[in-house]
This record gives sequence, C-alpha cells and structure tokens, in this order.
Amino acid sequence: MSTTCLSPVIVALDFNDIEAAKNLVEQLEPSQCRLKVGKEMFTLFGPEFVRFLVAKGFDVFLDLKFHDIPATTAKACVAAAKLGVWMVNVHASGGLNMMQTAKKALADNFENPPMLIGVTVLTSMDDSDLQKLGIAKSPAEQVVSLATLVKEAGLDGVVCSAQEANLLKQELGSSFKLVTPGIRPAGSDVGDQKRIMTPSDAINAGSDYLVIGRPITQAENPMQVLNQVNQSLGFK
Ligand SMILES: O=C(O)c1cc(=O)[nH]c(=O)n1[C@@H]1O[C@H](COP(=O)(O)O)[C@@H](O)[C@H]1O
Repeated sequence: MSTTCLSPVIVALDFNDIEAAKNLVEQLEPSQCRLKVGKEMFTLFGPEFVRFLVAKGFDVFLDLKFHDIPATTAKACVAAAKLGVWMVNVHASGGLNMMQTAKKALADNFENPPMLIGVTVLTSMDDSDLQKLGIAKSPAEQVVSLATLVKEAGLDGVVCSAQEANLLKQELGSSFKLVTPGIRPAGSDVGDQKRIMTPSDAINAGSDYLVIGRPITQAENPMQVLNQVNQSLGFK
C-alpha cells in the first residue's frame, strides 16, 4: 500500500462524470493528496474506478460508511480491503460488536489491512439535528462518546469535525487518528456542512487528515486551490 503522500489532504472525488474525475486525477501526483471515493462514485462506477486509482499509486479512502449487522459489515470491509485501499470506514453507531467484528475480520484476512475508521456525528449535523434524533447531547459530547467506543473496539481512529479535534486528542491520545471533513478554506461556500473549519485551523486543532471535496472539485482551477491549501499547511 502506498504511503508516499506528504500532505494531510484527502480530496473527495464526488463526481457523477467519470471523465471529469479522471481529468482531475491525471493532474495529480500521489505525493500531493490522497483520494476519497464515496457512495456516489462507487455506486455509479464500482470497484473498477477504485482499482484505477490504486493502480496509479494513490492512497484511497473508500468511504462507504458501512452500518449493518456485524457479519455483513465485516464481510463488506474485507471486500473493500481486497481492492487495495488505504482506509475504510463504518458508522460507530453500528455498535461495539459490529466494529470489533470488522476489525478482527481485517486482521484475520490481511497482513497489512487498511486503516479502519469509525464515523461519529456527521459534519452536516448540529445540536438541533441531534435533538430531532432524540439525542440530548451536544455534537461534541456525542462525538466523544462514540469515539471512545471506536477506540475500545480497537479501530484506528474516527471521522469527526475539526471542531472536536482538540478535545479528542486530549481524551483519546495523539495516535488515535482524526479524519475531518467539513473543511472550508476562507471564503469558500459552506454548502450543507455545519461544523466547519479552515485547513490550517483544523491542523492546529489536531486533525490528522483533512477531507476536502467541493472547494477543490468545483473550483474553476482545482489544482490551484489544492496547491494553495498544501502551501498554507507547509506542504508544496
Ligand atoms: O465520511 C466522510 O468522509 C464524511 C463524514 C462526515 O461527517 N461529513 C462529510 O462531509 N463526509 C464526506 O466528506 C466529503 C466532504 O465534501 P465537501 O463538503 O464537498 O468538502 C463528502 O464526500 C462527504 O461524504
């Protein structure tokens, strides 16, 4: 598995046009960013697109957010790992047994399994969204609860917002990885995200990886935005 990337940026390839995605990928080097394939591109273009990115040497985060009974989730994680991806994720709210079973299946089947990460509270949600689900905690409190369970299950880290990064590093230690979407360079459209932060603030707060989609992919000049973000973080 490639580990040549110098930047913490993971570009979210949320395209419905495979040629548009490939056009951006052709301009990128695996040292400049990692790539994320999510539900839209995987549903449209399947494992072949993932294999294409892996064959080009990119670290690929396959973001399918599995959430099912333990056996089904574990088998889905093993199937994802067979594609040679660098990271896969499950919803932490699937529970301790689901996460432990997935982790064990990866360890039993692969000498070098991909990182397994638990999704906590989506970055598109705030207090009022949690209340409507009957959750009386703040997003930060709920993230800490779920992340504690993810750590207990032996996973490598969580998806959370950068707003919780500082707290999580204090509570769960520096080696527990924090993957943070909801990243918005100053002046870019917020869209449907609610718990947001700029790239440099996120890194200063303790984020290990920054997931950035539309601010790069929808920009007039995506490479310019990526280069600016990397430069602002001290990566060329
Ligand atoms: O798991 C994720 O990657 C994820 C979790 C989360 O809480 N919030 C979130 O936005 N994401 C993903 O991160 C990407 C963010 O994209 P932009 O909002 O366009 O930067 C999307 O592909 C989302 O599916």
